[in-house]
Amino acid sequence: MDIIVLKDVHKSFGPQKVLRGLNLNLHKDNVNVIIGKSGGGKSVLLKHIIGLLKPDKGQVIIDGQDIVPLSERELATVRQKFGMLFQEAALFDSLTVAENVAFPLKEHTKKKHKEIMEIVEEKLAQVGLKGMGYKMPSELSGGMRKRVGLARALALDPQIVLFDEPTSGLDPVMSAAINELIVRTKEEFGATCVVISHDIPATMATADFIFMLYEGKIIATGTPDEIKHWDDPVVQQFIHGRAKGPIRVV
Ligand SMILES: Nc1ncnc2c1ncn2[C@@H]1O[C@H](COP(=O)(O)OP(=O)(O)OP(=O)(O)O)[C@@H](O)[C@H]1O
Repeated sequence: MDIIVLKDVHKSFGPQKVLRGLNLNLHKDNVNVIIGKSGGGKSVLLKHIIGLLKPDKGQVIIDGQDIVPLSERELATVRQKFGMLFQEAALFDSLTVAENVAFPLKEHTKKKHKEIMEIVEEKLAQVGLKGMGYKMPSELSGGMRKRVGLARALALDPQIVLFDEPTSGLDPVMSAAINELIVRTKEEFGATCVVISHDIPATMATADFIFMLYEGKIIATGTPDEIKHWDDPVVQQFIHGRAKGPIRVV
């Protein structure tokens, strides 16, 4: 079943047409990776999926429900299906690691402090940060901060976890660890993962399905193997990182 479906989505900012009749079907319980050039509209697409932006035209169907007509209050309920790991982990620097992970539980549940702290410990252990709850974010490495971000994203046991460029700025070993975490998020937590990535080797290693965004549309959809052999010079140029080809470098 497709948990996220976008139908003929159009979005412009002034004269700039960012999404131009985009169709996308993301598969439940899989790692779905969206690739595409910088400034191509991947973040804009992600914002449509969580209802932070509304399309000029088209449907955004989450778990069977078109979220485009929903009010802010109704959207807040839909957003509880999502966990989100932002690019820079977006931790609250004045709160401890444990308080960061506890934050969504305090905001969105009526659970007691003791129960919240048990969940926090469990989530931290699951991302390899057992006993680190007392630390401040500034005391952590970039990879550890991402893992705290992931523990926070998983705190409410979301059905869907969104990862916005999860390995940007990390060394290769830390990137590999984060990629493993994405696969574990699917396998152990049973979540559907939606990943935005520039990292082609990581995408090939972790994705069940890859979607390539180009000029406001999804121009290729397939397994890593299918995308590797996709018969389109745009896709081939992108996945091989060639400077020359049909993709214009602006
Ligand atoms: N709120 C907004 N108002 C005006 N223009 C916007 C807005 N949000 C995004 N854009 C424009 O839409 C285009 C696509 O931006 P977006 O951030 O989605 O690209 P991206 O594919 O995520 O890029 P990157 O990989 O570099 O993060 C950009 O030209 C950006 O300037």
